[in-house]
Amino acid sequence: MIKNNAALPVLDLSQLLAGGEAKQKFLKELAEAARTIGFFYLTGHGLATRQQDILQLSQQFFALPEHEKLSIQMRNSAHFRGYTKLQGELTQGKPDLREQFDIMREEPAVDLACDDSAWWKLIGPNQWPAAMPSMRSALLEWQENLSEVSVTLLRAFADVLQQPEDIFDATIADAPYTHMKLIRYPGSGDAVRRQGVGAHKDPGYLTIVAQDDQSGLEVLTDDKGWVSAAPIEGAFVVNIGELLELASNGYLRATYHRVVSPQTATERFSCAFFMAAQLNTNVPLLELPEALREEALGPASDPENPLFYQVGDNVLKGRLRSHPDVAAAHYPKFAKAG
Ligand SMILES: O=C(O)CCC(=O)C(=O)O
Ligand SMILES: [Fe+2]
Repeated sequence: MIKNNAALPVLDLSQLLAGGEAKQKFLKELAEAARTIGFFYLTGHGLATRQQDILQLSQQFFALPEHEKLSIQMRNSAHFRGYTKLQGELTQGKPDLREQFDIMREEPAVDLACDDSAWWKLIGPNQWPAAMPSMRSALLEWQENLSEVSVTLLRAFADVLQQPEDIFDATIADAPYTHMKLIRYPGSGDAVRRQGVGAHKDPGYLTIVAQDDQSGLEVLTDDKGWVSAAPIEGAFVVNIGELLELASNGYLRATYHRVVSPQTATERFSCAFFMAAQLNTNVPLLELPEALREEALGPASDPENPLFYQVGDNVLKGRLRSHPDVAAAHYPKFAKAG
């Protein structure tokens, strides 16, 4: 049974696009959601049918024989693309009970000089399953669809912060960094509440999650502890990442969340899309009006720490931590140091 969860607000994107009073209402709700919980449902995006198709495609992918999936395992890829088997990824040092398939922007690998930063190696081609020839175009199109929604939201966040709407545009002008995961969470088969994915904040600008009709995603609130982001049919779940929290000096909040495995033989499918600034940029710390500064609930940013804003270094750091097998195979220098 699909039910609403009053703990998280529901925003209608078509109101933003309509302009006028409807847009102002949307921006007010967005400001409140982003400042307090950092999470909201998004309806009115016009992608509900495509979302169903993508989740079905995902079910087909995970139903492939193990050897097909392992033939495109992430360990083959210096660019962190491909399949990761159950418990292959770590969150806070502990294995997550989920299997997943990661893609990023489809690009040729970069020829690196020895003094280039290691994060350039993140750029490269995806791996695709030979058994599902339609998957490439479907997922790349979905990535494009969600990039457009994200850019629209990013401009709305600029509005909320009382900045020019294009304030973030320079940080995504070459193309934003995008990363997408198809995910399957199997039932844990016992009464223990297993770590589907451990508590974490997302590192980028923002995340859009498409989920099937199984609950499991939970959000840590100030007043009610962990609350369920139970599925609402057709709606995305959107959350703010650390880059936006940082740029807004804590006005927009990056919130801890986790996924608890289904307890029985049920499985849960989701697709998470992460957008960050392009890798070769620094994210600015914005000067907010006094009234907004006073209302901020998130942590204040440390302007003395410019390294923290360097997008490529931070993305690579996160990926190396989550995928030690890729680190060992392709980044020996970092694997040893870590
Ligand atoms: O599967 C989900 O619902 C969310 C996954 C998530 O939070 C993540 O991969 O960062
Ligand atoms: Fe997340």
